[in-house]
Amino acid sequence: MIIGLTGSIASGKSTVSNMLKNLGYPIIDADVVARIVVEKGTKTLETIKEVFGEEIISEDGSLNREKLGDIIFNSPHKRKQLNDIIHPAIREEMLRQKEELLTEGHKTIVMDIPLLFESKLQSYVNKILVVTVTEETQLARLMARNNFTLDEAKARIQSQLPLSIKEQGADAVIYNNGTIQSTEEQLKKILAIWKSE
Ligand SMILES: CC(C)(COP(=O)(O)OP(=O)(O)OC[C@H]1O[C@@H](n2cnc3c(N)ncnc32)[C@H](O)[C@@H]1O)[C@@H](O)C(=O)NCCC(=O)NCCS
Ligand SMILES: Nc1ncnc2c1ncn2[C@@H]1O[C@H](COP(=O)(O)OP(=O)(O)OP(=O)(O)O)[C@@H](O)[C@H]1O
Repeated sequence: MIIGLTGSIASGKSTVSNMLKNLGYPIIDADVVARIVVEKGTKTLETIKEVFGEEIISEDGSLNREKLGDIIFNSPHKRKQLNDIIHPAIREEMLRQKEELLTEGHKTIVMDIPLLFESKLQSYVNKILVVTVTEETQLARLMARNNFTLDEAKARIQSQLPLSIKEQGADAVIYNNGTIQSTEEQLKKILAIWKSE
């Protein structure tokens, strides 16, 4: 079974992903893969530099993530330009990791993909698990975690589909407004049901 774990920025995907990891499931994390494919010396980083200019490269030659983030979360056009460059590379590496884990004999694999719905990757997974929170909680947690202003946080939230839409496309939803313990209990119930099917 391939579980697609998704939600929106700061809704709690990494929190749930860590719980799944502790339960022994192998995780493929799109955000981690997104960093691997733009490491120094990659073709993808070279293309990003050509399109966005030298200013998004740090002195040590690596990607200046903060600068690129400021650009793409404030311009749908620039965001699409970046997505068109980087998403094929992310997809390829995620599929490679999935095949590797299957070859190693893993029966259940978790793919943590923030943009599962936006990138229409539903068919890559068997079960979709959406981690959701209210808009107020999402905004408050994002501002606290990243030290963002209200505008910075809103720009990031608005660059993704609303959580209400994602909930409708889920096989199961975890409501992460409460305690970590409540989230873990919901997760374990969902896994028990899926395993018994
Ligand atoms: C713009 C970048 C350099 C900013 O880096 P930064 O370290 O600040 O953020 P990080 O990579 O940790 O992403 C944080 C969250 O932002 C959201 N996010 C990232 N990229 C996008 C995007 N293109 N569109 C909408 N939301 C996005 C996701 O919820 C993600 O979990 C980086 O996010 C990036 O390379 N984005 C493009 C790749 C991508 O789409 N990643 C999302 C997973 S596929
Ligand atoms: N149930 C909870 N109670 C209190 N704080 C929480 C809870 N769940 C998550 N958080 C906090 O909220 C923030 C966002 O959670 P997390 O990093 O798991 O979200 P995410 O969906 O993985 O975000 P991103 O898309 O940016 O990677 C973190 O600072 C985390 O510690």
